Amino acid sequence: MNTPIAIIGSGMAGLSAAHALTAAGLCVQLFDKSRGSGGRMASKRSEVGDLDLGAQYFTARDRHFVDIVQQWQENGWLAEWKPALYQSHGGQLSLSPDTQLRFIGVPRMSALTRNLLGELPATFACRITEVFRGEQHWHLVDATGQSHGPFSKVIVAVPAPQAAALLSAAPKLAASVASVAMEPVWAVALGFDKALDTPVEGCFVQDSPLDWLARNRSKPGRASRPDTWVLHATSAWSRQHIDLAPEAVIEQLRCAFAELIGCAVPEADFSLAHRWLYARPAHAHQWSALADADLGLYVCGDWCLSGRVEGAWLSGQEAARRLLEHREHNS
Ligand SMILES: Cc1cc2nc3c(=O)[nH]c(=O)nc-3n(C[C@H](O)[C@H](O)[C@H](O)COP(=O)(O)OP(=O)(O)OC[C@H]3O[C@@H](n4cnc5c(N)ncnc54)[C@H](O)[C@@H]3O)c2cc1C
Ligand SMILES: NC(=O)C1=CN([C@@H]2O[C@H](COP(=O)(O)OP(=O)(O)OC[C@H]3O[C@@H](n4cnc5c(N)ncnc54)[C@H](OP(=O)(O)O)[C@@H]3O)[C@@H](O)[C@H]2O)CC=C1
Repeated sequence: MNTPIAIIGSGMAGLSAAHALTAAGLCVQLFDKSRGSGGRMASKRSEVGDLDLGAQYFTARDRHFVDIVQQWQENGWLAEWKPALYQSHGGQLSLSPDTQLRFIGVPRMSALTRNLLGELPATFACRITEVFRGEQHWHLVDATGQSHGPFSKVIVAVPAPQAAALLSAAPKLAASVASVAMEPVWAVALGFDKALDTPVEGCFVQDSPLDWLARNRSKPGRASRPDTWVLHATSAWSRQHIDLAPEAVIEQLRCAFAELIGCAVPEADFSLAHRWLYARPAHAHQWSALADADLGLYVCGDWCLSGRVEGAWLSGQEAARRLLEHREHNS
């Protein structure tokens, strides 16, 4: 049997690499520190239903990604989201329809990554803290001190600041990855028993602590009651308020929401806040994926490209492609 390939991170990039490698007949073993797959495409189960706190939707521009998105849609894992889209500039709210196709996982964003995970071998609640190479093979050590292996190669598919810490076996690679800054985002969910009196279902926001807001019930498959909303703060605001207590974040973003939405906003009947420390890369890169192929160490993630779901998928594909190419040349 093949010695398996370890993939650290079961977000879109890690799952994309896993699919490409298993399609080529190789064995993989995924590891994730969370209790499930999906990473920043996670959805939170709550008393008011599932809430997509990270990625809100995604677009497909690359033709390979367009093809796979079509397959996912045919599998019933995705739906198109067609919100009544608005924009807010300087406090002025205006309708802002466009022709862009936007996709979401159904019945929640994380359903897509759960479907992609399928039966792939995965170890959850397992934070990898060390990646080292023995004489022939790779081994991983987790936060409890347990070791995992042997593995023929390792793919690190986690946000850049977390990846850098796992790359001490390849100092040049570690230095490139450590140069990538990622920005935080505070996300807040609000629920109202009595629906808000507004036609807004999604809004791109400028000149506010907020960057984006979405109304859950406008998304296919989501509960229609209570009326729940997800608000994202800008990265600048989130950085400035990184250590603010969640209750204070909720209140400040609720006020910003009330100022721009153009209808009465009562106290929320439900609220929660989630802090994404590594939400998006500060700058776009055109790296696709990084590697020390002779060592057998590969790195991928959205931050290698556009900082979007599509970029994460493309980056995972590229890490797998480079691994397979190197393997072929050396066989
Ligand atoms: C608030 C927010 C809004 C967004 N909105 C959009 C949007 O509307 N559209 C869009 O296209 N994109 C959006 N994005 C970006 C999108 O979510 C990401 O581009 C994409 O999900 C990244 O996938 P990834 O696999 O590269 O990383 P991740 O999803 O971060 O996956 C990395 C995985 O690695 C795990 N991990 C990390 N360290 C370790 C370790 N040491 N050991 C084991 N496991 C580890 C994590 O638990 C995680 O599951 C948004 C992101 C955020 C945070
Ligand atoms: N918060 C994060 O951490 C985070 C957010 N990300 C956001 O993800 C989406 C995805 O980008 P993508 O390019 O796939 O989608 P869009 O084409 O829908 O949006 C791109 C930006 O273009 C502006 N835009 C698009 N449509 C409209 C519209 N109808 N009216 C007004 N403006 C529109 C908008 O930019 P501004 O907010 O105006 O600057 C869109 O953002 C995207 O929203 C990212 O911000 C990705 C990663 C992390």
